[in-house]
Amino acid sequence: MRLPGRLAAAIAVLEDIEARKRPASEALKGWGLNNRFAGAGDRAAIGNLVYDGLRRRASHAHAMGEDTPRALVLSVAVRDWGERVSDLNAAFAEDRFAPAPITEAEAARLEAEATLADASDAVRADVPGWTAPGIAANFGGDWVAHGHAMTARPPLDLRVNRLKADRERVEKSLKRFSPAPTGIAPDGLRLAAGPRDARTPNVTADEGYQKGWFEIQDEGSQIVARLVGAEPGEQVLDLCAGAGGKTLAMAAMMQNKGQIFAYDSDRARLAPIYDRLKRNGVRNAQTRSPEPGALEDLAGRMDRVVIDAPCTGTGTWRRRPDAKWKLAEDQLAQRVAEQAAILAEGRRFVKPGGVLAYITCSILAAENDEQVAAFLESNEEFRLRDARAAWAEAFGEADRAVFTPGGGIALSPLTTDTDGFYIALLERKS
Ligand SMILES: C[S@@+](CC[C@H](N)C(=O)[O-])C[C@H]1O[C@@H](n2cnc3c(N)ncnc32)[C@H](O)[C@@H]1O
Repeated sequence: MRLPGRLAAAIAVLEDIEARKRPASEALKGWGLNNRFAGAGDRAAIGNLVYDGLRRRASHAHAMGEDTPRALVLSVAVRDWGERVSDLNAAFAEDRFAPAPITEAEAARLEAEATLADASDAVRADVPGWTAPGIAANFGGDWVAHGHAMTARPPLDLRVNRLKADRERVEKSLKRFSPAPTGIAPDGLRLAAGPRDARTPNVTADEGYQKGWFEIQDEGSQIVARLVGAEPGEQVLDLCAGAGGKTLAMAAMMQNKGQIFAYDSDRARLAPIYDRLKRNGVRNAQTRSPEPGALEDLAGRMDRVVIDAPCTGTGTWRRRPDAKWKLAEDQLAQRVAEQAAILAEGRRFVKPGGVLAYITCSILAAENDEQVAAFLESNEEFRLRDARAAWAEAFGEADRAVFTPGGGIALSPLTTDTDGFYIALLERKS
């Protein structure tokens, strides 16, 4: 397929996402199944057009004066991919799979210097209007820049598994992808996102992955796992362990000493953890399935309880930009209620002097500082641990994170060059 056909396909996929309210990944998969002539390169290019468009949907729509799949894809081709309107129209004329020719009105919009001077803050940040106050409360004055940074293509980050390998060995194994050390997390390696139709490398096919030398994990997730501060020999409960991303990272930091109890209320989400623990060579983690009383023996005994809470996922909008425009206020309210309930459940496992680490991949204050403030208000036996001190202890003085007014740490593509994350450390006094 040539570019015109790929643009037409991206428009069709965006129309499908809208019409059937499907996730982008599903619509792209569906398109691939119905168009088996398309190769892997075509599918990657179409995916990139769709995701690039969704990442900056509001600002593209503002520049084009309309929020349609066609306007979005043409705007991406010209503004983000550097195509010229005259070249596109010439190519369209020679390709029977091309979209309809670019009209004069469209050309005028595409060639005008894009200006967001008259746009709202939410459009400049490329976020849904209703989320703006929550993002502003999370990041403070330069929240628009944080939102905007969330529109870039994300890199692929890996965590070197110290239980089995070192950075050098993994770098060598993945040399063909040119990995570079991440900026903050000491065990991170990064494969930068490519431009235009670049494909994401399939690192899971690498021998090193099969042998457990590394895991795929965003640097932000690695950073918060390290900020939990789990040390060799400690007793740790990972109460929302899911597929085990934090459990695996903490097991390596604990050098396989002590004990991690990995629990999740959803059996299916926990299922991949068994293979991952094995592949990673983890010997200090045991899973607890969601049975009544499954955690009773742990009450009041844990040095650390990690709550990597279910959340809106707003911090991962770079990776799932379709979710950005689908998120609704009632979903946020539901997540906030779930988080409060899990915090109330998790506190009883912390021993006096122990720490409850509350983590989200959200950039909304309601799920972060506000949630923590509500918890502290009704749980006087807990107090905040100094976030700056925790950061300095984990990563030295280079303080690139945002320290939130409520005592937490917020990560963002703008400051830490990671997905958006939040962590607050709550210490049990007595
Ligand atoms: C953000 S995900 C966890 C990701 C995981 N920690 C990782 O690093 O890969 C949140 C998890 O919380 C789980 N969850 C939701 N409600 C829960 C509850 N009441 N108790 C325990 N786990 C819960 C969900 O099933 C989901 O797997």
